[in-house]
Amino acid sequence: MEVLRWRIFPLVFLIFSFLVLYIKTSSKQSNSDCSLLPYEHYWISSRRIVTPEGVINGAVEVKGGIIASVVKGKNFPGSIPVVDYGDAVLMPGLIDVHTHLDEPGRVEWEGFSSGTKAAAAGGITTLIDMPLNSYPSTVSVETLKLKVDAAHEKIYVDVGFWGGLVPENAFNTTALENLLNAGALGLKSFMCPSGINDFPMTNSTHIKEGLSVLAKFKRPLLVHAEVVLDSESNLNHDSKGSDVRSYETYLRTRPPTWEEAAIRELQEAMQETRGAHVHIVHLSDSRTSLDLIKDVKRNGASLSVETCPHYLAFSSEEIMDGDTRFKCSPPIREEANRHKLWESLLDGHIDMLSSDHSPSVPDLKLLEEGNFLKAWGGISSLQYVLPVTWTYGRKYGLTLSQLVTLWSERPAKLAGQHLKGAIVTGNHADLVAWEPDLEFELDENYKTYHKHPSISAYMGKRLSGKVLATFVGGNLVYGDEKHAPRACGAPILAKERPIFAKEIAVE
Ligand SMILES: NC(=O)NC(NC(N)=O)C(=O)[O-]
Ligand SMILES: [Zn+2]
Ligand SMILES: [Zn+2]
Repeated sequence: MEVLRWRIFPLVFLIFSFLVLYIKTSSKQSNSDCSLLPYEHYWISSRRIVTPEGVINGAVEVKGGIIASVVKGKNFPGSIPVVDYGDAVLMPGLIDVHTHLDEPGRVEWEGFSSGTKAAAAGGITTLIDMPLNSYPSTVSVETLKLKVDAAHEKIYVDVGFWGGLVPENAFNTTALENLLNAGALGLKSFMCPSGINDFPMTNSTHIKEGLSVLAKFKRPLLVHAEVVLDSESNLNHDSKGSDVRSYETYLRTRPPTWEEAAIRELQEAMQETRGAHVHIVHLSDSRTSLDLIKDVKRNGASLSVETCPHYLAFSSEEIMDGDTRFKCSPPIREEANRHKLWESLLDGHIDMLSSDHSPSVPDLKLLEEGNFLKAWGGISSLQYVLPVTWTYGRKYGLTLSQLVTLWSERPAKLAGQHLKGAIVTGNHADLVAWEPDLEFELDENYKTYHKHPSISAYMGKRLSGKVLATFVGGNLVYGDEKHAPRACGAPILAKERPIFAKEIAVE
C-alpha cells in the first residue's frame, strides 16, 4: 500500500504540472486569437496604397503592430509572409471621432461589442466614444473608469473617450482637471437639450469655464452647436395642427439660424478664452453657419468643424412621411444645402467627417407612429460610413487621398493620436483594405453588426465600396466577413502629450 502511494504521488504531481503548463501556454497562445493572421512580422501589398506622398503601388511592412516600412514596387524580401490585396485599396483605418456606444447603462441600444464589431467590419480602426447616451454619462473620473471597465475585452478596435462638460462640473475646475488627467481626450457639450435628461445643456458661461481648463491641457471642446431660438420655432411644438409625420414639420422646428446663433456664441466665448480649440460637431447648414465658421477661422481662432455622411447622402425632399430613421439634429436639409456641403468639403472648408452613430432601441424611433417630433433623434450608420462617403462622394470627384485626410488624418489630430491616421513608418498598423468598385445591396441579407440594423436610414440603399480586411495594431481583426476570435482593441487614454490645437484647423 505504502509503495503504491509513493508511485501514485509523483504521477499525480507530474500530471498536475503538465496541466498548469498547458493552461499557461494556451492562455499565452490565445493572444494569437486577437488576429485572423498568425504573423507578427509580415508585409501587406497592394497596387493602391494611400500614403501622404500619394497613392503608390508597393507594400507596407508590419512588425510588432507598427508600420516598420513602406516601399514602392516589389522591393521586399520573399522570406517574410506577404498578404497581397492586388488592386484593392490599402489605406489608414478610419478614425471616427463621434460615436455613441451607449455602454454602460444603455447596452440594449448598442454596446462596445456590437459597436466595435460594426466599426471593424466598416474599416474603422479607432473610434472616440461620446460621453452621453450611456448611463451614467462620462462626466467625472469615476464615470470614465466605468466606461473603461465596461470596454474591457469587448472592443475589436481602439476606443478613446470624450468627457462631458455639463453644468454640474463646469464650475469645478478640479473635477474637470481630474477628468482630463484620467485620460479623457477632450470634452463635449451641448448648447441645446441633448435628448437625454442625464446630459444637460451648457450655456456660454459654462463653455468659457470649460475652455479655460481645456486650454491648459491643449485638448479640444467638441460642441453640439444649436441654440433654441424660441421666437422662430418651438421644440416639440405640434399644436399648430401641423402634420407630425411630415419631415417638413420637423425641419421647420430646427432652422439653420439655430446653428448660426450657436456659432456666434462660440465665437464670442473663444475671444475671451484664447488658446483652447473648439470643434463643431455635425454641421448641417452649409450656408450662413459655414460662412461664419470660415470668418472665425480667418480671424485666427483655433476652430475645426465636422459633418456627417447622412448630411452628404440625403436631402430633406426625399424623406418619406413617417420615416423617422432619418431623424437627427441638426436636421438633414434640402438638396441645395447638401450640394453645397459637398463643395465646401472638397474645397477644404470642412475639416473632417464623423459618423455621429447615435442609435436607440427601435421602439424609441416610433416607426409605426412616424411622429418626427417625438421620435429619437440620431442616425445609425457606423458600419456603412466608408461605402456611403465613397458612393456619394465619387460623383463629386472625391479622391482617395481626400478620403484619408477627412476620415483618418485630421480626426487623428483632433483626438491627439499622433501615431495614427497615416501610412508612415513608426505609426500604428491600423489599416483597411477595401474594394471601391464592389457594389452591394444594403438589405436584410447584408451582414450587419449594429445591434439594431433595421433602424438605419441606409437600409435599402445600393452602395459601392466593400471592406475586405481591417487591421488594428497589426492584428487582422476583420477579414473574409469574419472577426478575430478575441476582442483585443485598446482603450485610449490621453497621456502627458498635449494635443496641439492649431494643428487641427485647416487654413
Ligand atoms: N443624444 C444624442 O445622441 N444626440 C445626437 N443626436 C442627433 N445627432 O440627432 C447628437 O449627436 O446630438
Ligand atoms: Zn449632437
Ligand atoms: Zn452625437
